Amino acid sequence: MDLKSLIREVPDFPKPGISFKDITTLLKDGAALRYVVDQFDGHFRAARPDVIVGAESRGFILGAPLAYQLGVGFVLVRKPGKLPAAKERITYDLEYGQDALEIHVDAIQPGQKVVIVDDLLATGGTISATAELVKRLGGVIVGFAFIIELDALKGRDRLAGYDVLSLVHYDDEE
Ligand SMILES: O=P(O)(O)OC[C@H]1O[C@H](OP(=O)(O)OP(=O)(O)O)[C@H](O)[C@@H]1O
Ligand SMILES: Nc1ncnc2[nH]cnc12
Repeated sequence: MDLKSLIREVPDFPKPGISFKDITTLLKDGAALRYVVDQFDGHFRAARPDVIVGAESRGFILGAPLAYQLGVGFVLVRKPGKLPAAKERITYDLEYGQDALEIHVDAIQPGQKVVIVDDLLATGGTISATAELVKRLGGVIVGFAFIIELDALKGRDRLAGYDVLSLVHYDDEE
């Protein structure tokens, strides 16, 4: 399936120089949404993950149906102040700004195998922060799944040694 043709590119959003990859145009296409989740499933099912972790907010949209399809649980990594119970926090850099992420301390049991899902890999700041939270809880990361990878930003270098699945690549980004 030609996923790239379903992703809308919005120039200069959210600030000048950023070419925003808008997946809402893909998500509203039922066959494409199913294809993405099936690709993630096909790639990671054999690793028998115990839990899927998704990063707020677009990681939730893809991680939850993957977890459902695999018959495992879903864990939310959220932006600050959203999770109600005892949590672990990390601060990280974005392509356009800085943010923090949190996870409930009881969300993952030590030794559980984890696949981490997000819509897009850019600098890798979000996903490596998510990975650090998972590791702090004792989770064992078996891989990462994205729809989109912005190759020029080299986020993959921050995930060296891991199984990283990206379905669509862009190589012309600043
Ligand atoms: O690899 P990075 O440079 O960290 O960038 C990738 C992250 O940026 C976007 O999320 P955003 O922070 O815009 O949040 P949202 O999903 O809530 O819109 C995207 O969904 C990834 O999570
Ligand atoms: N260029 C981009 N498009 C969409 N989401 C992003 N997150 C970080 N960079 C992005």
